[in-house]
Amino acid sequence: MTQPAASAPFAEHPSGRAQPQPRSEFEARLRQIGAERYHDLHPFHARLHGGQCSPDEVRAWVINRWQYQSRIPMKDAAFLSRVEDPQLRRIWRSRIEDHDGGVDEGGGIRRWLALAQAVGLDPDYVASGKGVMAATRFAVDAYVRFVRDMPLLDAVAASLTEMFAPKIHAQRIEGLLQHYDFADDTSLSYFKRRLSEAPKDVAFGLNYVLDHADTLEKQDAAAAALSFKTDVLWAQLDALWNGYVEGNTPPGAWRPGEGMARAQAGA
Ligand SMILES: O=C(O)c1cc(C(=O)O)c2c(n1)C(=O)C(=O)c1cc(C(=O)O)[nH]c1-2
Repeated sequence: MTQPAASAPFAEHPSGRAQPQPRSEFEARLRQIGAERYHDLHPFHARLHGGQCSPDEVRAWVINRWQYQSRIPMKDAAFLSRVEDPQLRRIWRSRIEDHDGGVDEGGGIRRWLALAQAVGLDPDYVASGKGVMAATRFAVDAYVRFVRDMPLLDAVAASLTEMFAPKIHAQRIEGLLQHYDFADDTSLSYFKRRLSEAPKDVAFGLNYVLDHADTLEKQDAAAAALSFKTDVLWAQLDALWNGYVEGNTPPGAWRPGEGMARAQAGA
């Protein structure tokens, strides 16, 4: 007599329909995606955190990552625009508040621009998005569109790369402080703040996904969404490496010397 297979993803139910993975196994599957695919494994991060980046490579990273920072609250607004449940909206909107903040104190966006200033860039230039590489824009836009168009469960699952972010933020704070003169409490305030902001988002997002992915199909889709998001992050660093470490700077992208704060430009 054939017994149902023990391995959960393919376990057969008497109904003949494949059963979802148990909660803990599904969570382990999501975490494994991070272990294998998160951008902490990208060589650009080793270079940045290890102090091998030139000042212009750091600037290129700050300029291009601005695209991600600036689009995060927009993708969260796209998410909110699709949510009918006031309680879910109430919880999710804190993500926008974290990044935008109030008029006086600002939020993550303003803290990112403080980093831009610290590395010698004109914050207005960075905020204009002018020097961002096309590949970076394409990757980030793909994320915003994904969240706008795909099922809410997949959109939440895509945000779960944040489960892996605190580790890289802590590594970054330590590495930058050790290796670069511009690094101090003000310039790194973005990352310091994320250490306390992200855990609430992660706890909520993970529980939401574990609760709502109640079929194997939904679990597969959520895992695929998380993989897609790791691709979004990885592709940005590939573009950065090619453009500024290899020196194949694409047309229209920032060139060293452009967009500098006036004092540093020697004007
Ligand atoms: O520095 C990083 O490596 C990193 C990664 C990620 C991520 O994993 O998507 C986020 C952040 N930082 C971050 O600061 C942040 O606010 C954030 C929001 C989100 C999201 O998908 O909603 N990811 C991330």
